[in-house]
Formats: sequence, C-alpha cells, structure tokens
Amino acid sequence: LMAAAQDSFYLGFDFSTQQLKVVAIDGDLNVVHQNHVLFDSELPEFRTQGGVQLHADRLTVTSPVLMWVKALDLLLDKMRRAEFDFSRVRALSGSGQQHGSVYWRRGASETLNQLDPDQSLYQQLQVCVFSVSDSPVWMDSSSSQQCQDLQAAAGGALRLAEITGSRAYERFTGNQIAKLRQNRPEEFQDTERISLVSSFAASLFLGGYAAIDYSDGSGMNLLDIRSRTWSEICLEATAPHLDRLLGAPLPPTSVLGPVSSYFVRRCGFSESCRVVAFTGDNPASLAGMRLQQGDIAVSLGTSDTVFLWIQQPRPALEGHVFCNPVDWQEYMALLCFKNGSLTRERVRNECTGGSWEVFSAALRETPLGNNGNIGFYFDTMEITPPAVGVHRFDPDDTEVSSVSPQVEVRALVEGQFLSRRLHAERLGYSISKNTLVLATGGASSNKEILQVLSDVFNAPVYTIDLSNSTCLGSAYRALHGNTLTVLPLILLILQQYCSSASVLIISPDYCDFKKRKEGKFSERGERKRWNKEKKRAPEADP
Ligand SMILES: Nc1ncnc2c1ncn2[C@@H]1O[C@H](COP(=O)(O)OP(=O)(O)O)[C@@H](O)[C@H]1O
Ligand SMILES: O=C(CO)[C@@H](O)[C@H](O)COP(=O)(O)O
Repeated sequence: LMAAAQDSFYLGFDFSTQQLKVVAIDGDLNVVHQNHVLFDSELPEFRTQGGVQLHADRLTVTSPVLMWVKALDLLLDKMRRAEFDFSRVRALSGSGQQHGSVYWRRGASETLNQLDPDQSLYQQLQVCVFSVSDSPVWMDSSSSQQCQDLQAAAGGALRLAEITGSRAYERFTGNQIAKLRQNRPEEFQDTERISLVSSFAASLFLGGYAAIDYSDGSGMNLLDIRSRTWSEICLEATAPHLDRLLGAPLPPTSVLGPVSSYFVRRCGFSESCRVVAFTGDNPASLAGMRLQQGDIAVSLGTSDTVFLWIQQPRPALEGHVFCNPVDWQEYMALLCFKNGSLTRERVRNECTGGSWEVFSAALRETPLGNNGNIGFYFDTMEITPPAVGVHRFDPDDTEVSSVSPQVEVRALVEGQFLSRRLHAERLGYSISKNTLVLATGGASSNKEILQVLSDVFNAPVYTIDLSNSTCLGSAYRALHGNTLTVLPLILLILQQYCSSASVLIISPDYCDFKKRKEGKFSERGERKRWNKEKKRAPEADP
C-alpha cells in the first residue's frame, strides 16, 4: 500500500486571474511537481494586463476565453517537457477565479467530445466553439442596472441575500448573464451552455459539460444556498429557461467521470483517471488550508479575500455566504477586496522602484502604527466598501496629498489590513486569544507583509509551505475523490451507485486524514522565527 501511495499522483489546477497553475501530489501528500503559465508574459498575443482587459467604459473587465484554453495547452506541454508521468495520475481536480463566465456556442459539446489528439485544444476550439469570445470576470463592475433589477424582483437586497447568500453584486454571474442577454441578444441566443471558469476548465478535461458545484455556484446570485437548487425567482429575473443553460448544480465533492480520451491519447493519462468537480479559487483555498472553527483565512492573490468556515448562514448586506466546499451541508463566509496585490504593485512601482525587497525594507524600517499616518487606497471601485480614490491622513487626521515613500508603503499595507479586520468583525468574527490567521496567495511569500497582518490582527499568522493553497486544495480534493475507492465497502456502494448514475457523491471527511504542515510566522506581536514547524495536537483517526 505504501508503494502504491507513492506511485499514484493527484493533480490540482488553478485557472486564476493572472496565471494557470498546477500542483501534483503523491498519495502521501508530498508535492511532486509544480508548474504555471503567466498570461501576460507567456501569452502576449492576447494583450492582457494582469490577465484581464479593461474596456473603454472602465467598468467592463473581460478575459479572452481562448487564452485560458491556450494556457492549458502550454501548461501540459511544459509538464511533458519536465517528463511528468501523466499515466500515474489517478484523479485531478481544480479551481477557477470566481464569478467569471464562459458561453459555449450551439454544437460546442460535439466538438468537445470529438477532439483530435494530434491537434492542440486551441487549434480545435478557436473557431465557432464559444458564442462570447471575451468572458466577463470578477473585476467587472458594469452590471449595476441588472443588480437593481434583480433585487427589485427578489423583494429587496436583504431578501436576495437570504436566498443566495449575497445581495446583488456586479461581478456575480447572474447579473453578467442578464447584461449579456439584454445587450447582446444574438450571442445569447446562440449559446447552448453557460459555465463558470471552474466548470469550463472541468469540461475541457471531461470532454463534455461539467456541472457547476454548489460552492462556486453560490457566487452567482442564482443559487438558493439552503436548498442548493437554482432559485426560481432569480432565474426568472435573469433569463427565461436559464436552468437549461446552467445544468443542475452538484456537490463540490462529486466525481464527474473519467478524463476524456483526448487527454489519454495526447498526454498519456490513464483511462481510469477521474475528474473531481472543479470549484471556485477561494473555496478550493479553504480546502487547502484546512480551516478550523475560530481560524480566519486571508488570501493575498490578485484580490485580497478573507474567509471563515461557518455552520449556519446569516447573510447580510455586506460580504457573502457560500456553500462549503468540503462539507457541502455547511457554509463559508467570504469578503472580497479588489484593491489588493495590484494596488500594492502600483505603490511598489511608484515608491520603491518596482522592488519587493525595497518595499519590504520600508515596512521593516517604519514603526507599527506608522506614527499616526494612515491611508485608504482604492485605485479602482472597491467591493468592500464600495468606494474609490486615494486618501492619506497625517497624525492630526488632516488629509494630505503626499507622504514619504516609506510612510506610503506602511500606510497602504496597514490600511488594507485594518479594513480586512474591520469588515471581518462586522461579519460577526471576533478575535480571541486563540485566533489564528492563515495566509495564502502570492503576497503571503512576503514576511514583512505578513508581520503587518499579524500586528493588525494581534494574532499569529501561519502560512503553508506552498503559498498556493488553491492548487494544493484541488489536489487534496482529487485525492479525496480517489481514496475512498480503496475501502472495499465503499467500493461496493460506489459500484452500485455507478450502475445507476454517472456521478458519485463523496463523503466530506477528508479533513481527518489530510496532514497539515504549518510554518509558524509570529506570535502575538513578538517577532519569532519564520517558518518554524508547528504541529497541532494530533487528531483522532477517522
Ligand atoms: N514578494 C512579494 N511580495 C508581495 N507581493 C507579491 C510577492 N510576490 C508575488 N506577489 C503578489 O502576488 C500576486 C499574485 O498572487 P497569486 O496568488 O499568484 O494570484 P492569482 O492566483 O490571483 O493569479 C501578484 O499580483 C503580486 O503582486
Ligand atoms: O471575486 C472574488 C471572490 O469573490 C475573487 O477572489 C476571485 O475569485 C479572483 O480571485 P484571485 O485571482 O484574486 O485569487
């Protein structure tokens, strides 16, 4: 069994805003391969900035769907060149940036299940497969009218939040679909299926349309998060017969089927390699970090997000409640901040010559509290709170137009994290002496930034070895999907289930066998050694 565990690989993909990433683990959860494709620099022909295109109205933000397709071709090529052994992959799963949508043209499903392994995905999908070539993504804020209409139809913002977990948000997929139906009726008419970025990616691997999972589906303003079915009121208000275009939602732990013969023949995947449902990047990250009651997770990717595992949904006008990606009968709360890494990069470019080293030095050399200087940095319309503009205040609370570069760096990072804390507390989170902050995402590799996070939350901050918990979470989910088959009794049940349905439901207990490696960062404001291993109290075996 030991040898078998090391022989088997599990893949987790992440189709995120700025790049496509992959992590492979073996059955003992060791990372055996990592790779990525950066959209701006490795696929310059799509002319994106930060993976997206900002339109002239400065509100519409899209990404070319074919860029994601070509990125997958490129990533698989890179893995082949690195001699990654695809035949050992027993299961794969993945995630996508949340809310973004993909529109498949009539007839696309036939193309998808008859792909020729001698040609790339891009070669075969570039003509006539997508009815909308530029997919709306989460940074879009052009659907205000549709948001108002949806809230009116649902009986108000709070009522909509009670049904779907969130009041109407511009980036939420339902409002994007409504805008498309109104503004581009021909393309809409020509669409046979609408996917989220996550279910689009799963569809590529399956060679057929993949279901939207409950967790990523909660970011659409369309799913009733309690009954876990599409809400009639929301569907009606968005587009007639929308349920046919969306397909039925499924638990995030579903095994969707085997990888398509295209990947078997082109890359050498085994025919028995399974595809486990893909989900949103934040839910996948929750799975990768293995959040426990009382913990708070802060993801510092393109967006900054804060999330918590919750048992009972209490939707409000601020923040979001999603179905939980690990235990689909529970929930997670999430806050999203648009001015995250891209704003830190802008200030880095202006104040520290484009260097993270110098940026970090500015944080080291300025005191906690920044001698009373503080700022709000909303380069683009923020989500939480809905505000725009840059405002700096001196120690007398007088607004000033500039401060020194070093003070600016600390004002930015402290201001961002104070806002993350304030809004988490408004959501009902209270910081206690047991609070742990779990950090992930690209900027969590910067220990000076994490020190500010620790100081502001007055709590220890932990990272996992890999700053990329999203991919790792997907690889764990893939492994979870597969591991149950080694248990004879469950195998029997699965076999019976298999004969009656093409979808298997996996129990949500994988937390109990997933080990957690933590790098300890700091404790209660004292600056202790970075990356000292800390293990939690051993848990009961399942
Ligand atoms: N050393 C660093 N210090 C601060 N931020 C960093 C550092 N390295 C990378 N980042 C930030 O990480 C971001 C990308 O994070 P990532 O989680 O990979 O994004 P996404 O998954 O949204 O594509 C970049 O925009 C960059 O600003
Ligand atoms: O809109 C949200 C969450 O509601 C974003 O968090 C997107 O899911 C994009 O994620 P990153 O690329 O920043 O990780």
